[in-house]
Amino acid sequence: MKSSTSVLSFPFAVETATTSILIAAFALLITGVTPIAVILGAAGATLLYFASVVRSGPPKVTGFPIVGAVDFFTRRYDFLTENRRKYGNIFEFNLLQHRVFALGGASARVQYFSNHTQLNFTEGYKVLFGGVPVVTKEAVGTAEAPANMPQFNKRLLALIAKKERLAEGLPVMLSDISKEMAKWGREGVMDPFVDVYGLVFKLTCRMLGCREIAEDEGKIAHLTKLYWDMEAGSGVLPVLFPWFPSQAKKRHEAASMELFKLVIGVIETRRALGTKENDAVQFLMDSGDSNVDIAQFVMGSLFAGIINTGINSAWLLLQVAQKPVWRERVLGELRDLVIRYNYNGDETVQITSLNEELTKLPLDSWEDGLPVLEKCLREVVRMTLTGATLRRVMAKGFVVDGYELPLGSFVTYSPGDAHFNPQNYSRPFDFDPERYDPPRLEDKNGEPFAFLGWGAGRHPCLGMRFAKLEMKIICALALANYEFAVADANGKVLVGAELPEPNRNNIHTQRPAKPVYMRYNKI
Ligand code: HEM
Repeated sequence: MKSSTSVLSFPFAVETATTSILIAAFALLITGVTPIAVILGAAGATLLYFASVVRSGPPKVTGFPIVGAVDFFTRRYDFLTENRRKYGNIFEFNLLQHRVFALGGASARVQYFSNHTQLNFTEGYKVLFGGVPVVTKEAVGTAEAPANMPQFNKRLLALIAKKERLAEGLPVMLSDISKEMAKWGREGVMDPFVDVYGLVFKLTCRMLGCREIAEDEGKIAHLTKLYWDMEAGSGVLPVLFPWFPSQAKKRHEAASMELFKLVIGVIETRRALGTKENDAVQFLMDSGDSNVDIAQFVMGSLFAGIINTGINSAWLLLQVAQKPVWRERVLGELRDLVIRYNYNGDETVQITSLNEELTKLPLDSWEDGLPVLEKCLREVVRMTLTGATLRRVMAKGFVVDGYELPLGSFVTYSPGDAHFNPQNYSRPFDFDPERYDPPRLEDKNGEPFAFLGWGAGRHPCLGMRFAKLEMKIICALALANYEFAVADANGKVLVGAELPEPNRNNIHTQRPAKPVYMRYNKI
């Protein structure tokens, strides 16, 4: 085993000893058998021994002095793929004092996602992610500890992963989206990466926040602005220099604090007036959580829930709405579903408002009755989830490719390594939902863990059920109401225009590399 902590491993030891003997023999040859030869031989062996101890470790990418490989923040996808191509399944880089190991390949991937004894999920993201809401104890003026991770996950599961809760929330989610889309009017131009995000904010706030914000346009707009201010704090400066009072850090902290106060305000008012609502905040209040814990939960879940769902919902609509084949298939599937569930399969029924009919469908039909939309969704997630997942080595013994990774170091694996590998997915950069159909089954027939869209191993996405429902509702209601065409900013339709590639280097949101607009007309 080789070791990045400079421990001489068995094969190396043998190799070193053999070379040392050779050097000693050579010295004997040129000097004759004298005490000098013995000293020279021993010195050669010692030198070689230490040289090999120090040199072991995977290839290392040198970055800037002191700060290290800032490319990990500024051009993450390119940085990881270029160096993976150059160095193979493992390479090392530095971010300030932190050692980071980037992994690639099937076997390292399996180890990474299956290892829970040495690798820690929370620690990885805590230090190298940034952007998560920050509320300091001093600012809050309380000694209460923020909600810990297992508690956060437990609450999240209770709120958005259980069938009863989602079924209860479904009518209001459908009604929210119908109302929001009605505001789009009969025709117009939209930027899906703004307008569709708006819908996701609304749904997330509805299911993981509180009624008072979800139903107040001004408050939702305010929350959206605060959210993007918080997100701006996940750049290279705030993550690498958390103590440095950069503009991004100040914006991040001010936004976190304001958001915190917004939620605390709602809770305090409810407690003072004794009013009750049927929403996430009420659920947490009734569960006995403190005001601080509730506010932390809401902020954390907004952060976990919005970025990915927003970006994937926008891409899903773009991909499906402007490709006639997929648009027709999805619309056909939606009509069939309505006839099956709302009219007992009576094919003679004339549907006058698909939007109206969709709002009556039960949860089961959304979850199990839309295989075409489901595979489009899976394809979009595969294509957008290409950034980096993170872990931290918290115990000895994590060995990859023959190297034991040092305690406290970070490990990163980019799902793009599996998602864009042509051994798993043919023409991996094409939008091709049929790749998931038999006999191709490309997500199952290739390497292990070839699809990582919802995570793998012990840390699967806890919001998957809710996120899929949101994406399907948004796409279905949009298609039921409008026809779309790719356009320029003025609404001029760009006939035959290809969709731009996503900017894969953005750490969180894979928006298109150049702006893309959609012209829409009411059906
Ligand atoms: C399209 C939308 C989404 C995608 C593609 C997505 C993807 C993922 C992935 C790949 C992971 C695993 C990360 C890793 O292994 O390092 C993950 C974890 C997680 N996701 Fe999602 N996610 C989405 C939406 C959501 C939503 C809506 C929520 C909740 C509001 C959520 C909450 C979480 C949480 C809490 C974890 C960490 C689980 C743990 O601690 O073990 N996600 N997600």
